[in-house]
Amino acid sequence: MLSYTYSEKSGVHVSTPSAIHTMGKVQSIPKHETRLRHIWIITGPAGCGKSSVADFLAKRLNLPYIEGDEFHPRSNVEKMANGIPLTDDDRWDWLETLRNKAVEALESGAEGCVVTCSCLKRRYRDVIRIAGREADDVIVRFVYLRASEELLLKRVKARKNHYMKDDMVHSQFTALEEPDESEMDVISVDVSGNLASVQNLATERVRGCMEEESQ
Ligand SMILES: Nc1ncnc2c1ncn2[C@@H]1O[C@H](COP(=O)(O)OP(=O)(O)O)[C@@H](O)[C@H]1O
Ligand SMILES: O=C(O)[C@H](O)[C@@H](O)[C@H](O)[C@H](O)COP(=O)(O)O
Repeated sequence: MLSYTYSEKSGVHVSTPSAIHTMGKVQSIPKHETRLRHIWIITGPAGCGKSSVADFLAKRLNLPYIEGDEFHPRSNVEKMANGIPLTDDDRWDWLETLRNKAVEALESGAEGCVVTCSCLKRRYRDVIRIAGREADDVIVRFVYLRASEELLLKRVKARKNHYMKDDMVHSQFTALEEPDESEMDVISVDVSGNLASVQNLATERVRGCMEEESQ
């Protein structure tokens, strides 16, 4: 079973497995022998730094990195490239694909993985959360990269070679449902600093969270 406690240090509610499922039976194991496998979902609107942070974090943690943008069907990419925001219906299959990719990474032996996915709405995050039901040692955590619309507009304008142009930023903020404190599995990171400081801050917060869980 998973139990939840609030941590002042990492700012998230942490879950600690007290048991694992083996062949349909629940077997209790000492906490210190548990190795948690994390699915770290790096979220936030276009331009918040998902790819830049995820790439850095995956290297630091030595985990595979799944770039969400690579799994959009061509129809979605064409819409976005033409400045047309995606609808819920455009997104469901994509979200499921990303969840499956993350689970497959763990099934093929990875100790965890890092995934980029804007996950703008709570119900999108809920689709991904289902991966945490795979096994008691699998934990889904969201890293929400928080920034103002104005700042992201500036960053997307300056970004080259991407189908998502600055005309899409406003619609991303219209769709955005910022995670609140009832979403206990979210680490919120302010991304107004320079890239290196944000990459380090996000990694620090993730490591802090892992440390809390191991206690
Ligand atoms: N903290 C930051 N400070 C300055 N520029 C940043 C920062 N984070 C990302 N960028 C730049 O902003 C653009 C968008 O970042 P990116 O990682 O592609 O965001 P996303 O994947 O969320 O759309 C890129 O050109 C990136 O180099
Ligand atoms: O790099 C970016 O600009 C974003 O990652 C971008 O590509 C987008 O956010 C989604 O992949 C589209 O899906 P949503 O409309 O659900 O954000």
